Amino acid sequence: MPHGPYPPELLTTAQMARADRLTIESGVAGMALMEKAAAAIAAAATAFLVKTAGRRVLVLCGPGNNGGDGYVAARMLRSQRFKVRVAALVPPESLRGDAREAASTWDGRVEDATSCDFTGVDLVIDALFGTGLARDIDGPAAVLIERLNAWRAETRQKIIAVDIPSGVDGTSGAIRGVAVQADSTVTFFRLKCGHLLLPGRLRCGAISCAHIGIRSTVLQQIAPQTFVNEPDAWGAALRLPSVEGHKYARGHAVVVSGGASHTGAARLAATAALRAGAGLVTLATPQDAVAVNAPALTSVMLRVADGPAGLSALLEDRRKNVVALGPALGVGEDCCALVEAALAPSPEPRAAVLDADVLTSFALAPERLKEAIANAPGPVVLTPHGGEFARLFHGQRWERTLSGAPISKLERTRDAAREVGAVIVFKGPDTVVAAPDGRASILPHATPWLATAGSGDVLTGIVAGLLAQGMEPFAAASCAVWMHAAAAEDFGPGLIADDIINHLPAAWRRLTATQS
Ligand SMILES: NC(=O)C1=CN([C@@H]2O[C@H](COP(=O)(O)OP(=O)(O)OC[C@H]3O[C@@H](n4cnc5c(N)ncnc54)[C@H](OP(=O)(O)O)[C@@H]3O)[C@@H](O)[C@H]2O)[C@@H](O)CC1
Ligand SMILES: Nc1ncnc2c1ncn2[C@@H]1O[C@H](COP(=O)(O)OP(=O)(O)O)[C@@H](O)[C@H]1O
Ligand SMILES: [K+]
Repeated sequence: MPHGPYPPELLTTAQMARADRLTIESGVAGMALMEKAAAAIAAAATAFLVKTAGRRVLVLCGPGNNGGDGYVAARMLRSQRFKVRVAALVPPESLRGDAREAASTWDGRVEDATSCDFTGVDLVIDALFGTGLARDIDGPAAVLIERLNAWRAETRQKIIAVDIPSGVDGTSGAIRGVAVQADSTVTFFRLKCGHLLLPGRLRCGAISCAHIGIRSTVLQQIAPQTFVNEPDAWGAALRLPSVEGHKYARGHAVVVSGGASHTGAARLAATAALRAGAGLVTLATPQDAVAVNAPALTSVMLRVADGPAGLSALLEDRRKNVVALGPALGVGEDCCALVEAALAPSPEPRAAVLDADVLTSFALAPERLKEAIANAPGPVVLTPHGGEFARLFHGQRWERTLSGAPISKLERTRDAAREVGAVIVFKGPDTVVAAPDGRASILPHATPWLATAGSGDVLTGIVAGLLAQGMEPFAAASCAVWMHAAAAEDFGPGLIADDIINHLPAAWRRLTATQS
């Protein structure tokens, strides 16, 4: 199983502060952590300066421990004979704790950051605010960050952020007033959720994660529930065909087609379900669409199923263990009735994937959907994009908590999953998957070429195909999102939805390459 570029767990800023605290309580000096953090920053800066033959570094230091990292990194870089200037938001004498001690190791001049000059600087190290950012940045600090960003845009010089670009909220990825636009970010121990959620991710540049002496055993106490969506997070749940297996052992997915003039979306989903590994896939078609669907299918089977009664009859075959519906099904009561037939209690377990028009159809009756899910004979996965999510969970209007902290896409997805009792895939450039039990994953990277008609229908099919093989639903949904992105990456620019399906084997190859 390939390992992702980052450690699997994602932390909130509060969880990271706890990891620091637990480590310090266990006898590791805070200064020792800071020295290692600063060494990682200095190494990143040195690599950049050596590559570009740059010499002049400006370190911007804030009022907390993020600033402390900056002072120590400045000392380390100067000892390597780079020309280092330090400019601070507050005088070093006003610092407290480790930050004060760190500043005392810098015996050079400290300029006032609010009036510092960027002329001739080759590299800026942003050590203004890290995980202790507690409110929106305003006043002179905001003006400084705006000046810094303007300098970068004008000169194309680079900025390395210490831990997180100043102004990005580490928990939510929101921008608190203003934020530094970094070219690279060196974070410590584990990434924070805000490194991967938009807009924060776009401010980070290339992200790297340094070990600074915090042992991963602290995670046993912190028990993080959010993960980078990479195979490390769900690989163990993957089902691969077995030597003595047969197609029925790999599950039978049913995908419901729209009417005669709306059939393509369901066919995309059905074919994707097969490529994702379902042993059999049946497209359930209304009678009026048979003539359109039949000539367009080969390995996908076709059965007539008109309306809720037709679908119920088709699903009586207990081997059909997944049903997917929504793509181009049409919005309205007929769609709701089909969903209720698909989720009707059954003696055998059967999973469901609900997407697109299904989500819009229930927007005025979310309680009705919730009830159908509660009675369903198996796990349910919903795959809304931003518009569908907003329509279905319109009760969730709040963007900030009462204390002013931003509520992230991650928390909104998690709340919605709990509320509706289903796994939710909230799609977009930073797709979040959340389960009703609180587990969540965030996709670290996906090509924007995925924003193309039918791409979501393919994702629905991949989820169905993985569920058909018996994969645990949170793992199946996360894995589907990863495979979808991996296939798109393999194809590259110019992608259309059909290409994602054709490149799923490349995603499988990546998953199975290192398996013995
Ligand atoms: N030993 C450790 O723990 C280790 C920590 N490490 C490093 O420490 C960083 C976390 O340090 P931190 O907790 O001191 O927070 P930090 O981000 O420096 O900011 C807090 C300061 O900013 C202020 N402030 C906040 N918001 C503001 C605003 N909007 N506008 C203006 N001011 C604002 C806030 O003021 P206050 O809210 O108290 O008034 C306080 O003075 C972490 O990112 C990592 O780099 C590593 O070295 C590893 C070991
Ligand atoms: N800018 C983007 N970067 C990466 N992935 C994206 C971006 N925009 C959309 N996607 C992905 O593309 C797919 C689009 O799904 P959806 O909006 O349902 O499209 P459609 O309805 O046309 O099938 C989702 O998987 C989503 O996560
Ligand atoms: K910073």
